[in-house]
Amino acid sequence: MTSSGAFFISFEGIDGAGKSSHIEAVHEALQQRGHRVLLTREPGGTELAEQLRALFLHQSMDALTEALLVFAARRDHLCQRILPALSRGETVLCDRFTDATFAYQGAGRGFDLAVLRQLETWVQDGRQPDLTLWFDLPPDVAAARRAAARAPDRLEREDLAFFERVREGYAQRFAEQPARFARVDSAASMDAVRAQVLQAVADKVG
Ligand SMILES: Nc1ncnc2c1ncn2[C@@H]1O[C@H](COP(=O)(O)OP(=O)(O)O)[C@@H](O)[C@H]1O
Ligand SMILES: Cc1cn([C@H]2C[C@H](O)[C@@H](COP(=O)(O)OP(=O)(O)O)O2)c(=O)[nH]c1=O
Repeated sequence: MTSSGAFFISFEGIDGAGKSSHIEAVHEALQQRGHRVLLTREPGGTELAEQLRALFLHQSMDALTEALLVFAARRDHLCQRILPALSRGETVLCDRFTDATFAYQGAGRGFDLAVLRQLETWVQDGRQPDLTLWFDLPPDVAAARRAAARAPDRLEREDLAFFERVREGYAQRFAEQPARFARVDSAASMDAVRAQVLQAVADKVG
């Protein structure tokens, strides 16, 4: 938490885990409790970072290029939007942050975690979310939900083995920094997931 009482909350999980379905409920709950809220996403959140997102989602590239692009987008997003919002006392809800890079580029692509840690240090200068909601569910369930909902983008066309590794990457980050994370059993019903999410936010934000 910042000195002004604002919170930085990230939403994570494999594609189709249910982040987008629940971020709005958190937004509304916090607004009802009087918080001013910035709702944003990664890669993205600024004009430059949204342009990098479009390249990232639609062009083929190697894992180092992926990592450099998402960290470049993150740097702009942090400097231009997230840190200023937190210093104004706003609570920031961010659909994905650096755990996604460790899960997708690190565990999914097999890219060097030591390099990612170095980039994380340079780009974030120690800044981490106060709370990370990890929407966890088996990749086959997520794939079925995605298939029913939308056409896949470049990452979503990866196979189940890729998403198993990504899920394992999230589990690894959870094990390393348990105090920051709340694991949500995303295989449950919509209502049950929403209840878990709102409880985890209330536990942290009060
Ligand atoms: N708990 C749930 N039970 C059943 N379907 C769900 C649940 N959560 C999300 N879905 C559905 O799964 C699909 C993917 O959810 P979404 O929120 O877009 O995931 P993400 O943003 O994590 O990729 C959507 O069609 C959504 O309605
Ligand atoms: C932030 C981030 C996202 N990603 C990937 C995960 C997703 O497949 C994709 C975009 O995330 P997301 O916004 O969740 O996609 P959607 O709009 O389809 O719900 O980018 C990375 O590979 N590394 C990262 O660091």
